[in-house]
Amino acid sequence: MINAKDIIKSYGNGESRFQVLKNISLDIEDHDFVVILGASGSGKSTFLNVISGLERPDSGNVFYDGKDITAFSDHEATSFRKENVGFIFQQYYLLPNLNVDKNVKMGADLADNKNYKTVIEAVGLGEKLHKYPSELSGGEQQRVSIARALAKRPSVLFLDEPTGALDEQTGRQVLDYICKLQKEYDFTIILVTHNLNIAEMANTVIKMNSGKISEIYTNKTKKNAYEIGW
Ligand SMILES: Nc1ncnc2c1ncn2[C@@H]1O[C@H](COP(=O)(O)OP(=O)(O)OP(=O)(O)O)[C@@H](O)[C@H]1O
Repeated sequence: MINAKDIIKSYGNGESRFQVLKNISLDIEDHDFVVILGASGSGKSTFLNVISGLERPDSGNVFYDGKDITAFSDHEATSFRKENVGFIFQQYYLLPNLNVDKNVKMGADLADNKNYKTVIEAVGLGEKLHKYPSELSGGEQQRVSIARALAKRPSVLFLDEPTGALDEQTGRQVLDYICKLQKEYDFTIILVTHNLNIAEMANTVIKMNSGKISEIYTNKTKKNAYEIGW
């Protein structure tokens, strides 16, 4: 379980100091599918970075199963991220000079997972092990980055606008993979987007507005990636 408590985060100094997260508290259950929705600039990415341990809050704490990750040293925070969480961004951040197999192996090596090829199969790229990123479509590249993130078997997968650079058909396919992979590998999903349609796939929807949580609700019925609007 993740508990964020009284999170405050600002950027800038002096007169230009700007409070992006204004005292946010939130609990996230293990294995949940959470979508964080909000307009551009509402603080979604900053909140994701804080609860994933990428950035420190000015004050407040983030607990994973009771362990306060905001109290970690930089070294401890890096190890924590390596061992427990995976990240997917709008950009794929693949290494251009490594093929699919080697890109995913990089993630697998963080957890000493020798069995990482099954994840490549699971994202439908078993036939493309020896292709380089430049030889793949955008959707295929994003699926490689998903396989890389999952190869170390994280308990939480953080996604920041994962379909932002993809067309409709490819975006739906990537979301479909993410849902199927969650069933298979049982991680928690925390996905940030400004796309209201994607929220219909979530179990829990968190709405952010100007650095605060304005609403939290649970979807009674969840749609799949091919049922949502786009
Ligand atoms: N590293 C930073 N330095 C200074 N200001 C920042 C930094 N990161 C974010 N901000 C500011 O904090 C505010 C919230 O940014 P954030 O990226 O969290 O919003 P968002 O809701 O994810 O927006 P978007 O959907 O456009 O990505 C914005 O006004 C942004 O300019």
